Amino acid sequence: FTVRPEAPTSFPRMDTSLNSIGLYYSTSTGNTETVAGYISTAVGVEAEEIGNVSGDEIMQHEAIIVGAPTWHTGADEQRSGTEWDQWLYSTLPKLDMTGKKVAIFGVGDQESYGDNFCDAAGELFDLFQARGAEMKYGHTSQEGYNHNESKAVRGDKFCGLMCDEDNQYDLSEDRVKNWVSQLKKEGFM
Ligand SMILES: Cc1cc2nc3c(=O)[nH]c(=O)nc-3n(C[C@H](O)[C@H](O)[C@H](O)COP(=O)(O)O)c2cc1C
Repeated sequence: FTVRPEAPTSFPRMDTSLNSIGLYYSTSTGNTETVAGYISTAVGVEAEEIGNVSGDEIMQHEAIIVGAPTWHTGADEQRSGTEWDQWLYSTLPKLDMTGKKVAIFGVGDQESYGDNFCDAAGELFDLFQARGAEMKYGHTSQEGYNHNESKAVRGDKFCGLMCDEDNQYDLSEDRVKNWVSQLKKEGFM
């Protein structure tokens, strides 16, 4: 057998395809962070708070997963009530997302806010699309949710993965696993 002269304390990431995926979220009370954590585990990349990253950092990735909660019920703009509100209107307009693959996730409360379930996810979708990103990845069925309306619906589907840590926290991890499998099948990663 061969002996390594010096065992490395940490291994460099060997799979370069993983390095090309970025995972960004924001949170107010931690729920979106929880879901981002499930995605992080399923994909094998670290989740980062959007408030801590520059536009340049994000642009290094070929595929980007972004997620937000909704706090500003019924708002047309700045629906998240988190760092996204700033980032989407000050940083994103300076970035050319042409050719970038972007997948969205949202976290909301379908029972208390059933007319505005995960509205901020729809705002992320529209604004990334407006910058030229490819937004066809990770759309999901509305089945299994109890909302009336959502600005995150495109056609008859959600424009990404929607999770509800207030009412369906026990479904989130499996929803994430299925969604990540879907993203792989769709060629997102
Ligand atoms: C004042 C208030 C307003 C909210 N508005 C909405 C809403 O419009 N749509 C929605 O889906 N959830 C709404 N929610 C629920 C939060 O989005 C939900 O609890 C989410 O998990 C919070 O995520 P966070 O912990 O990452 O901030 C609201 C919650 C509160 C307390």
